[in-house]
Amino acid sequence: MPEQTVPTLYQWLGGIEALERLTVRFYQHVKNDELLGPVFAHMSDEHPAHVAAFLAEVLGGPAEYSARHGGHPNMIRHHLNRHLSQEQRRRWVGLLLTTADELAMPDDPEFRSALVAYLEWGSRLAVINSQPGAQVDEDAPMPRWGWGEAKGPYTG
Ligand code: HEM
Repeated sequence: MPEQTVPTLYQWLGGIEALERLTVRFYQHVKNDELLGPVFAHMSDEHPAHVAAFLAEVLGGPAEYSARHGGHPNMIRHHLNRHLSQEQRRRWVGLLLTTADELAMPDDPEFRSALVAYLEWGSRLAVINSQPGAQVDEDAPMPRWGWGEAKGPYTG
């Protein structure tokens, strides 16, 4: 029987080109959104590419964000003191998923449930790290997300 290998989420969604298409379109929507537009008013032109590189690494692709953009601590640093609200977080996740539909990304239940799980997890961490007093753990490892489930209760 031939050996079967399970693709990573990164491979399944179409690799870095697909992620960059997603983030470029997503941040166009973000800019025009009344709730999120002001939050991202000063983002750099590279922001979509940086977020695509981050997502790529988390979802099983190459470790470019760690190699070239400061890894997980740097991503956390970008959220410090932003005072993000749950309402903004929900809009962010919703717009990203709407953009995934718009671009006809894979919509099989397995892929989408894994993607939603990661976005819920990552966006909630972004909100937590945007509150007063949050600090960067310089040793925080890059998260890795696969097809499976979250691994136990929140420990900070
Ligand atoms: C899974 C969830 C998330 C991921 C993976 C993520 C990732 C990132 C990354 C990689 C950066 C740095 C970009 C750069 O280097 O230019 C960044 C910046 C930022 N993120 Fe997030 N983020 C997430 C959720 C959110 C949410 C929910 C919000 C707000 C509702 C948010 C607001 C911001 C802001 C305001 C910045 C800084 C923009 C600027 O440079 O002006 N993020 N994020």
